[in-house]
Amino acid sequence: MAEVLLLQGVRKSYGGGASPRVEVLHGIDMALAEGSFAALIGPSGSGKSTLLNIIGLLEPPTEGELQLAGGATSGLDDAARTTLRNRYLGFIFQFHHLLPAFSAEENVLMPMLAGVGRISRADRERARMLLARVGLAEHAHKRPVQLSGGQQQRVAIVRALMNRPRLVLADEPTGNLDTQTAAEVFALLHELNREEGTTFLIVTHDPRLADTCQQQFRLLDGRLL
Ligand SMILES: Nc1ncnc2c1ncn2[C@@H]1O[C@H](COP(=O)(O)OP(=O)(O)OP(=O)(O)O)[C@@H](O)[C@H]1O
Repeated sequence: MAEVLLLQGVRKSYGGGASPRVEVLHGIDMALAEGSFAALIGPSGSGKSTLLNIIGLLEPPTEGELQLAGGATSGLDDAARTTLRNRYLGFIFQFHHLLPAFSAEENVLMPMLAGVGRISRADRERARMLLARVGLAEHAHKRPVQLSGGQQQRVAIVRALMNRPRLVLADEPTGNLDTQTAAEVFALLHELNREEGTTFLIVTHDPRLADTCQQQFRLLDGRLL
């Protein structure tokens, strides 16, 4: 199967000059096949967020190569990285960052408005289809404050899936939810993975949720075990 993500010898250091240089990632090799559902686990400070930021093209590696959907990403300027990010990637965070003044449906459509500058009929239909798919058809007009934590996170999941990303990066997507709601949201991610063929890479501290993933990447002190 084709790889949606390939990392070869990825290193990341911070500091240098006056401050001491700290190497956070020490040569990461990693491949993710299209359609896979993978967990990224490891203790606090092991480098999970740093690795996710590099894969998300939010910051460049200090050394090494990262390929996204078969294309190399080293040497690209910020504009080219943003284009790739918008085309291929979706993001889900622990805190959903929904805009409080807008409805669930408007929040889901906001990236389209910000990106292309207009909302097409197809976008609106996809938003409604996905909101219905995650059980929120009756809640599409509500503002975030009128929704439960689990419902808010489901809105954020729909927002991440709107542009049919090849790879969704999720940083502790259930970290802010109670155990039962977390399991439900995680099960929903599994279903969307199967139905939409979207590849997921999910940072989680919950070993039971990680155990439901086909693949586990385990980081320790900036190295994959
Ligand atoms: N901008 C930065 N400058 C200097 N050091 C940094 C920077 N970003 C991260 N680090 C260091 O890199 C290490 C890994 O941090 P990172 O946030 O990636 O870990 P993590 O595994 O995501 O931790 P957690 O589970 O607590 O979120 C930490 O020691 C952190 O202090």
